[in-house]
Amino acid sequence: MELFTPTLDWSSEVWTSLVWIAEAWAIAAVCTVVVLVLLGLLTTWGRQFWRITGAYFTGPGSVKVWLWLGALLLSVVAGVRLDVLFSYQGNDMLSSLQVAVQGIAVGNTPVKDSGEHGFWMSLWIFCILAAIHIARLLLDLFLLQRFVLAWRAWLTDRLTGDWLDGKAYYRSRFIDDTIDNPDQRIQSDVDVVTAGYGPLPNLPSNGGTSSTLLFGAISAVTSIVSFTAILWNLSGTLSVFGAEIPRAMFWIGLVYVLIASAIAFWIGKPIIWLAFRNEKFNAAFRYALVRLRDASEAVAFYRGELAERSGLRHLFAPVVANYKRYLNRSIGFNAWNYSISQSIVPLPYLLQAPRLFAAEIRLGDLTQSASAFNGIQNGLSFFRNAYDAFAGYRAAIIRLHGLVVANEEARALPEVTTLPCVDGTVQLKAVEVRTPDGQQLIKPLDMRLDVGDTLVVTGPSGIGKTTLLRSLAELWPFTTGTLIRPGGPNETMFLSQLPYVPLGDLRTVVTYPGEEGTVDDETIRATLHKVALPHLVDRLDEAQDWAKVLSPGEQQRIAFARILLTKPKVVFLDESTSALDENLEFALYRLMRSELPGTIVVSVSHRSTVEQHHTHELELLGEGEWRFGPLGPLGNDKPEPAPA
Ligand SMILES: Nc1ncnc2c1ncn2[C@@H]1O[C@H](COP(=O)(O)OP(=O)(O)OP(=O)(O)O)[C@@H](O)[C@H]1O
Repeated sequence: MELFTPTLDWSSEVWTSLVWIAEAWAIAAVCTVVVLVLLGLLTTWGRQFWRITGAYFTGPGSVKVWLWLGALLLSVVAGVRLDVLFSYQGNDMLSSLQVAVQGIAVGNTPVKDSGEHGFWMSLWIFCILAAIHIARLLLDLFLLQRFVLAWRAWLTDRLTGDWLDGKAYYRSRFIDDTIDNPDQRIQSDVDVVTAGYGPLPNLPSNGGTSSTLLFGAISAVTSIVSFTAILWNLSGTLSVFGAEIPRAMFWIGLVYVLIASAIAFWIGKPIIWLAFRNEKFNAAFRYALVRLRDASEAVAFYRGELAERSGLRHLFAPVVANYKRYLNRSIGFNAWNYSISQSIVPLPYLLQAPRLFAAEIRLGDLTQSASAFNGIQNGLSFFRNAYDAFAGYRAAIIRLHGLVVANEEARALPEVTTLPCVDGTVQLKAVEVRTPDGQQLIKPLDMRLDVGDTLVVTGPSGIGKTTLLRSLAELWPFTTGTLIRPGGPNETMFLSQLPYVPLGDLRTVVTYPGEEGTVDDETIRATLHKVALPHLVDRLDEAQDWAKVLSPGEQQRIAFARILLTKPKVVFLDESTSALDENLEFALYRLMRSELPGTIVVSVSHRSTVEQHHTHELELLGEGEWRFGPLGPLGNDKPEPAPA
């Protein structure tokens, strides 16, 4: 009867394992980079991924990114090595027990002692391995989370910048294939893509590297290779109907899992687009809820609850219908995966037990066969199980790519050619404006306004006044011609009918679009007094949803305060006094003229009372015709209303 001998020389295992980890890391690193480059070149989603975030891995600071990735890969490889060592430790523990029991049974003390000693040794080894395992898991989670966080911050910044660049956030409404919910793509899909777990947002509870798609795949491949070597050594020859199959357990396991995976891919294929549509329908529903919240007052005045409810039901119906199909397909997919995972459990025991009974292997060899088999089957089935998760992940990549493409197309749309002027004048040269369907709104228009000139644009509703302003602000793509105007930051201002009210305190609201802190509080307070908002001077620190607090008339007075604070050389006003009474309108125009006498003012208005503040008129006559000329002397041809 043989004495117990451990499966590994544990005394030199630290060095052996370190060498193994170093070699495996180098091989895994090279193979991973090669595979990723091939995926980036050969697959659509790989190209899309690279277009979205490739700069993070090549731009300035990418050395740190690669070092971080290298550290994560090291953690993955070390994890696999630990699994391998655990399998040997498990083998030693059970085989030593078997030897000890056999020694007791035949009264052979040296055999019994060798088994007993081996058992205690294996327990000590377990303690050491377990301590390293726990430390690795925690470090792994920390490193991964910090990596994902840094990447997400970078990608969010890049995509918000890309969306805002060249007014893509506005002009993308004019492209052929408009996209839905860019806001949700930036907030949610960036999270999903950088987390890399599948369709899930990033959370520490999702797990460490081995739960992610990339490192999970690397871990799976490394496990397969490592456990294959173990299984190969433990496999014996099997005789089936007279035919001898050498290394039978290895080959049977491999064929079984490959066939199971191929069938799973076939069943799971529709899950990719079902997951995509699930997110799309949910996003549309969410957007409708947000719009209802934003327009709550208008809806409430209309008593529009019934209409809103049926609209929301209408939007939620496809969520349910699609989800049913998604669920059915997922159940079929899971049914297959669970069946495969369960039915494979007894296979190694079935194949190895006869060899144990024939005393060809020990008990520990049997259990190590099972764990090695399990390691390989887990590794191979990773790809099968991750298919579903990958489908959701790919859908997020597709959505982000859609956003990047839409931004680019929006920037490529034509716009009026804008040149900076040297003398502070505004000149329009052959500016022609059309509707999206090609109808001419304004025939080529030539015009010049000198410093201090004021122009009112008039014409019936729907004639194209606002669209002319949109064209001059480089928002409207269906336009040609040249605009020459002061080109410095905020030297030319455009104000829409209802000014935009940003989130934040009142100070931020009044000084918009200037950056916070550029104007001192005293100046802001004095300006609020001038625009007839004295009741707001003590509320600068208050953070509110000011768009809902301030009346439209107050918001329009805030717009005039912004003009006084920004001191533009040219200002375009689109119905900017429509919510004010005539006295206030008169006072604000007078204030603007006296404070900024050199500023060129262009106003769009229906009100005849606005005309008195202007020196020139551009009248839009319909069918593209227009008339441009001077008005009477400022204020002389119209009666003055009483000051406010
Ligand atoms: N995004 C758009 N897509 C298609 N047509 C548009 C779009 N925006 C405006 N139009 C059309 O362009 C024409 C001019 O609209 P615009 O808003 O410039 O008129 P307006 O003179 O400012 O009207 P109002 O005095 O009522 O504000 C209208 O027929 C309008 O329907």
